[in-house]
Amino acid sequence: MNIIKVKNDAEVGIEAAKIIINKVNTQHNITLGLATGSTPLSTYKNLIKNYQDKKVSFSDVKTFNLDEYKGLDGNHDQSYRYFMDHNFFNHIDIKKENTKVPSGIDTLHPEKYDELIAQNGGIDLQLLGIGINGHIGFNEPGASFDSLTSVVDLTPLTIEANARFFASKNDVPTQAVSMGLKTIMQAKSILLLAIGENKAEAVSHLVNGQISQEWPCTILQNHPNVTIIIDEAAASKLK
Ligand SMILES: N[C@@H]1[C@@H](O)[C@H](O)[C@@H](COP(=O)(O)O)O[C@@H]1O
Repeated sequence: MNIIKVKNDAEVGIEAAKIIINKVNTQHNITLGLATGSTPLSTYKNLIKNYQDKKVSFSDVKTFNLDEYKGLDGNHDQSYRYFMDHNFFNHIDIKKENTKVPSGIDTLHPEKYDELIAQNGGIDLQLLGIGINGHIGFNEPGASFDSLTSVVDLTPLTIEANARFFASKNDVPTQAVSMGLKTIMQAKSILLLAIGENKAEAVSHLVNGQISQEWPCTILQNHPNVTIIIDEAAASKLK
């Protein structure tokens, strides 16, 4: 695991954008796996700035997002489709039809998302955040390492952590559609970002912990090409 330690959120965004831009500029028709949450916001900001400065184009890039809340359609301002459109896609030259987010409404056959990813040749670079309980995507503690895209239950801790984006805790969906851990592990390379002290415990499990379903992030220790970019606070519990 390649660990890049930087000072703060702003520097995480700069370093992550550099890696993504380098990949997009060297690999034609690249497929990116993308993430939501507050963590990748500084990365998307930097990618938009570099696009505006003509340092990168996304015109032949395809993207697959990790997850979506069950029950929210793309017009809901807390849906991950809305998040991606407003924080990234609407500001770059990507073709909207090349951006995929699992449907939170049509959830009968979530495994079709894996088929779609495979038909596109797989994900070249998967961007990830991390939950305070070590979840990646919405794969909560106990999730099977063999899971593909499916409908998953959110833990009370995750609902609590994400309530800050909703009017009230009761408005947070209790389920989501998420790429599985196996789906994520099939990506050719992985770039995980973590910012802030509340991620320090999860980061220490990710890097030094025993591989176990209790900390879903630990599965990444088995992946041959993982880079993590963390700020000082998120790195504070590393040995
Ligand atoms: N499903 C998302 C994850 O993909 C994200 O990595 C995580 C952390 O979010 P944040 O970056 O806001 O801390 O929580 C959410 O629940």
